[in-house]
Amino acid sequence: MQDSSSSLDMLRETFKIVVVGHVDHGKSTLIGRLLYDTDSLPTGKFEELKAICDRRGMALEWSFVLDAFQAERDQAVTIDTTQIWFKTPKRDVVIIDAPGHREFLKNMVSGAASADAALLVVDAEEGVREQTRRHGYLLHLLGVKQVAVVINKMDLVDHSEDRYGEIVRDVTAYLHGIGVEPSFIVPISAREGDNIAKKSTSTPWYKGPTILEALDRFHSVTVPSEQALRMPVQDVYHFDQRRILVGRIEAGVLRPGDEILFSPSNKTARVKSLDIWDAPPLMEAHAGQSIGLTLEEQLFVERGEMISHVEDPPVLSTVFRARLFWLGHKPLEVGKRYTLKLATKTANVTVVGIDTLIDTDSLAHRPGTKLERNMIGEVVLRAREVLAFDEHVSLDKTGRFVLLEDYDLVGGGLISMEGYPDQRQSLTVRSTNVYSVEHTITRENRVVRNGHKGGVLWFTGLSGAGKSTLAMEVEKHLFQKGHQVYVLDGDNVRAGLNANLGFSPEERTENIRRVGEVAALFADAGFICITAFISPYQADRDRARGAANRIDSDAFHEIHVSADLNTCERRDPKGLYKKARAGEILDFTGVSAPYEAPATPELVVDTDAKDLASCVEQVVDYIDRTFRVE
Ligand SMILES: Nc1ncnc2c1ncn2[C@@H]1O[C@H](COP(=O)(O)OS(=O)(=O)O)[C@@H](OP(=O)(O)O)[C@H]1O
Ligand SMILES: Nc1ncnc2c1ncn2[C@@H]1O[C@H](COP(=O)(O)OP(=O)(O)O)[C@@H](O)[C@H]1O
Repeated sequence: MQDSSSSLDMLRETFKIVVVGHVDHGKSTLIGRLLYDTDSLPTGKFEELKAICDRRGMALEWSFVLDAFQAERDQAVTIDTTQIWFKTPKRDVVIIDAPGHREFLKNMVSGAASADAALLVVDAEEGVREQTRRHGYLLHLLGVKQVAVVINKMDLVDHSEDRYGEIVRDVTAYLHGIGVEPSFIVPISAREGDNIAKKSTSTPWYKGPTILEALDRFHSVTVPSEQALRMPVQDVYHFDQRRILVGRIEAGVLRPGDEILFSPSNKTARVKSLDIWDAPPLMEAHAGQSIGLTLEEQLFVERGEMISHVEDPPVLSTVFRARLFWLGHKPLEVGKRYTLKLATKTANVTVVGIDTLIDTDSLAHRPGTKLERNMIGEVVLRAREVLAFDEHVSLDKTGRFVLLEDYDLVGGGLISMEGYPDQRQSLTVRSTNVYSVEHTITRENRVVRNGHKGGVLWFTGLSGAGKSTLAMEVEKHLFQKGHQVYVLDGDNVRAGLNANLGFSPEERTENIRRVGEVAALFADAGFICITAFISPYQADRDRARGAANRIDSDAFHEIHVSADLNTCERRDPKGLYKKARAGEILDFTGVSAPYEAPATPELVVDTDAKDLASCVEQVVDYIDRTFRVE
C-alpha cells in the first residue's frame, strides 16, 4: 500500500497500525474517538454529526464519525481511501485498512498491509471471542510483533479492576500460547473517551499508558538492513546496450562492486552501478529502497529471480512446508494445483499433503485432510521448478507467499523447511575446467557381451518395507541367469562411501546424490544396478533419474517397494521403529521425518499383499521385459 498522506509532516515518523478484534467489540468506535481526540476530523464534522444525533434523540455513535470521515475521503479522489491517519505527539499514525473492510483479511494475508503494530480490541463484557483469537493468531502468523490489547467498554462493567484482570489473564494466556507478548493492555471506554487521549479518573487502579501514549511507546520498526541481502527481480529494462534490473531490496544492503548471486539460475555477476530515478547513482542501497542496477557483465536474467550475496544465498527447493491461512470459499484440496506468488515469482504448486489442522480457537492441532476457510493448516507444497526463498523464521519478507485460485487470493502462508533439505548443495556444480573423456568401448559393445542392457532399478520405500530382502533375492536370480547385476544397499554404502553422512534432510539428499551417480556409472558399465535406499524425497529420486538418463534415456526405473507404515512397524527387523517411538532415534522416516511416495513409479511392489517369492517374480518379470535386447 502506498503512503499517500502527502499532508503528513515529512520529518515525523509514520507508523502503520492495524485495528483488529471481534465484530462489535468496538474497533470503529475506537477509531472514531481517536480521530476526534487527535483533532483529525474535518472542521465542523463532529458538530454536524452531533446535531443529527441530537435531533433524532439518540446518543452519538462514534462509529458514525468513522463512516462519515470515510465517506468524505471517498469523494476526494486524490486521496487513498483505504487509509486513515491521525497525529500523536510523536508520530503520524496510519491505520492501514479499516476494520469491516471486505478485503481486510486478504490484505493482511497478502502482506499488502504490513503493519508496525496492532491494536487488538476486546469487549470487557463479552471477553475473548472467536475473532479475537483468530485475529490474534493472524497477527502472529503475519509477524506483527507489537500488539496492544485494548479492553473496551469498561463503563459497562463499572470500570471493574477484577473484570479487567480476568480478561488480561484470558487474553495473555491465549497470546502466550502463540508466542505473542502484548506490549500493553489498556482498559478503555471508546464511547466515553476513557484512557484514549487522557487518563480516566474512573480507572484509578490502572497505571499504564493511554492509547495515544501506547502508540508513541511502540518501538520504531527497524528496516531489515542487517539481514542477508534479498532483492527479487521485478523487471529487466533494456536501454541502449545496457540491461537494468529493477526491484525492491527486501532485506540487507547492496553496493557497487558486490558479487551477487541470482537464484534459482545460480548465475553470478558483479554490480556495476545502483541507480534511482532522476538522481545520481547510489554508493549504497538499503532494505526498503526500489532501485535499478547494472552488472559488469551482460547476463540473461528474468523477473522472479532472487538476488543475494554469494556467501548468503536463499534456500533452493522444489518442495517446502507451510503454515497456511486459508481464505478460499472451497477447501484446500490435496493433489490440486494452485498459483503461488512468492516475492516477484509466480509458479504452479501442487498440494502434496496436509499434516495438521490448527484450530485458531483452541490452538489444538489435529490431523485432517480438509483445510476450510478461516482455518490454518501445516501443508506440504511442491513445484515442478526449483524455487528460491527463505525460511520464514530467518527472513520474513522472502519467507512468505500467497496462493491464488483462478486469480483470486485464497491463502497466505509462511515457509518452513522442517524435514526437507535445502537442495542448493546438490544443484551447484563447483568444479570448473573439467572435460569429459570418451570411452573406446561403447555401450553397444557391453550390451552385446552381456546380453542385456544396463540400467538402474531404484527401490524406494520405508524402512522395513522389504527393499534389501527383495533386492538381494532379485540379485541372486539374475546372477544365476548370468546377468551382470549388483546391489547398492543403504546400510552397506553408509558404512563406506557415505560413512560421513547422517540422516538430516541435507545429508540424505547428499547420500542419494552420490548413490545416484554411482548407480549411473554401474549402468554405464553395463550392469543392472539395484539400489535399496529409503530415498524419501521425490526431488532426490528425480535427480538420480537425471544422472542415469545422461547415459540412456530409459535407464532409470523407479520401483516403489510399498508396505503400510503399520506393517513396517510390526516387522521392525532391526528394532529401529521401537527406538524411534521411544525418542532414541531422531528424524526417523515415517515417524519423525517425511516419506514422499513416488507419484508415478515404473513399478509398485506391494510387500504387504504378496509374499517374498511373488514380489521377486514380479520384479524379475519386469527386468526380463525391460532389459532384454532384441
Ligand atoms: N533416522 C533414520 N531414518 C531412517 N533410517 C535410519 C535412520 N537411522 C538409521 N537408519 C538406518 O539407515 C537405513 C536407511 O539408510 P538410507 O541410506 O536408505 O536412508 S536415506 O535414503 O538416506 O533416507 C535404514 O535401513 P532400512 O531399514 O534398510 O531402510 C535404517 O536401518
Ligand atoms: N513380501 C516381502 N518382501 C520383502 N520382505 C518381506 C516381505 N514380507 C515380509 N518381509 C519381511 O520384511 C522385512 C523387510 O526388511 P528389509 O528388507 O530390511 O527392509 P528395508 O530394506 O526396506 O528396510 C524382512 O524381515 C522380511 O523378511
